[in-house]
Amino acid sequence: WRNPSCNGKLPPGSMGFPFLGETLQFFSPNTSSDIPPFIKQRMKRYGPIFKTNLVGRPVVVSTDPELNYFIFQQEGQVFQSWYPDTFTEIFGRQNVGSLHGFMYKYLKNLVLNLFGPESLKKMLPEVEQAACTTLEKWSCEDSVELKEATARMIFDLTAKKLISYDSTKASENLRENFVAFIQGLISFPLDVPGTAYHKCLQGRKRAMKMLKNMLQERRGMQRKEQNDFFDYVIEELKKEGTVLTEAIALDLMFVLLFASFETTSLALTYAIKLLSNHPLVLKQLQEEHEAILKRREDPNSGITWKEYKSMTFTFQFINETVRLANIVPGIFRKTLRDINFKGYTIPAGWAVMVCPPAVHLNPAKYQDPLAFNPWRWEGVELNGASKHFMAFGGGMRFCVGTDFTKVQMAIFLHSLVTKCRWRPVKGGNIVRTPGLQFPNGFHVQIMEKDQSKQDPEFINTN
Ligand code: HEM
Repeated sequence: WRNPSCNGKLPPGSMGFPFLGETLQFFSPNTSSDIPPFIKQRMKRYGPIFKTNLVGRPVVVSTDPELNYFIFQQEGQVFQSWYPDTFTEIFGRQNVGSLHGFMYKYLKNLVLNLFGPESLKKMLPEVEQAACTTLEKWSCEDSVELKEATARMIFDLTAKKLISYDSTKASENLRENFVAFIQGLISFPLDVPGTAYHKCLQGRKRAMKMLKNMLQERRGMQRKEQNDFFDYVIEELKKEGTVLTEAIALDLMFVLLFASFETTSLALTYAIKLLSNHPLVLKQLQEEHEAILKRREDPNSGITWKEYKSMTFTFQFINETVRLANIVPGIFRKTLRDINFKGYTIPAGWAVMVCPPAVHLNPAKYQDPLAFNPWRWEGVELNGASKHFMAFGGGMRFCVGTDFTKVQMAIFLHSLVTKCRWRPVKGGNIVRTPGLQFPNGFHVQIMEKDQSKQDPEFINTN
């Protein structure tokens, strides 16, 4: 256990206890935004590349920029996407199987079609409408829990876009099944009634059943306009020699709905928390958005693509938010053959974990790394990934939802800072396990600007 076989020199590190490895230390909760203590201590003791054992698997953790780069560039050649076995169970075999090789490319193109610039351009009015309606609704309530409420807004929008699902008209709540699914996602994999893991699998099962029913219903319909994911899938399934199957399409649907609403709602909630504590950032953000409104010839028109593209400070703000949020604390791969790197050998079949928090909080690259400073992105390329920025991954598997997330965040922030004031009511503290969580939510009171002018407790500059 302690000395795994290797045709060379393994990186330094500890394999922990038999079976458990260092899994418990890795998942142990902490409340800071710094590099997770598990990683930080080992970096200090062993250097930037070290070995460990997580969820029953030998893993090499990389906090080394060159090794990270190598891992992202060699995707499919030397490394392959890999997530723990419980994830395979949970996300469906079709998904995991189909995320490699030929099928993978096909699916990626399909998703890029749905969330590429052309689709996003058309989506702007819908996203703005959703943000405005949501804010209006929130301003009638005494307090809104932002994590849950933004998740609802984003889920409804994504589900409408992907499968024309309308939560107000549906008999069963699709989102609730996803919530049960997420709550047990990182839990001990014991599938007996009552456990979080069991609820997670049940949530997935029910959501999949709903999606399957919807797809089947749709197959029997004649639709005038073909504009969502189901329309696309039905067309593809009709083609002769297609590689797509109904099972693959449904698994992919599930992953897209999951990936979109959990990540973006965390990012938005974290963004509003940061904004509440940084009045100068809020001021500049507000100035950028007020200026857009002032320049507009027709005051009744919505945000145009050109206006969206001009939101430079907003994009700096979003990058800085996701740098500090570290929503994805580890990116996993499996080695396909022995790899020699900087004098160490990583044996074939081992897992490697790239650790974005160690990259994003590296004091050699980010001055005062824990400070929230969107201006540090001035003049820096804001799209894509680099050796020092990988909140959305890197290389071939770079997140296909990045632009979709940015559209949703930027448009929501636009409506928030131009139309509303808000004040934190309670919660807002974070825990990392090691994924970001708001254990008590983040409750805020929101008011339309003119209603709250007299109240100095409300945040917003003018
Ligand atoms: C703040 C929001 C988001 C963050 C931080 C995020 C982060 C990431 C990261 C780090 C990866 C790379 C995983 C890897 O290399 O193994 C990834 C991949 C992916 N993301 Fe996102 N994501 C976000 C939003 C979204 C959204 C809105 C969607 C849905 C449209 C989405 C769909 C995907 C998919 C399908 C992949 C797999 C791509 C592939 O394997 O090529 N993500 N994301």
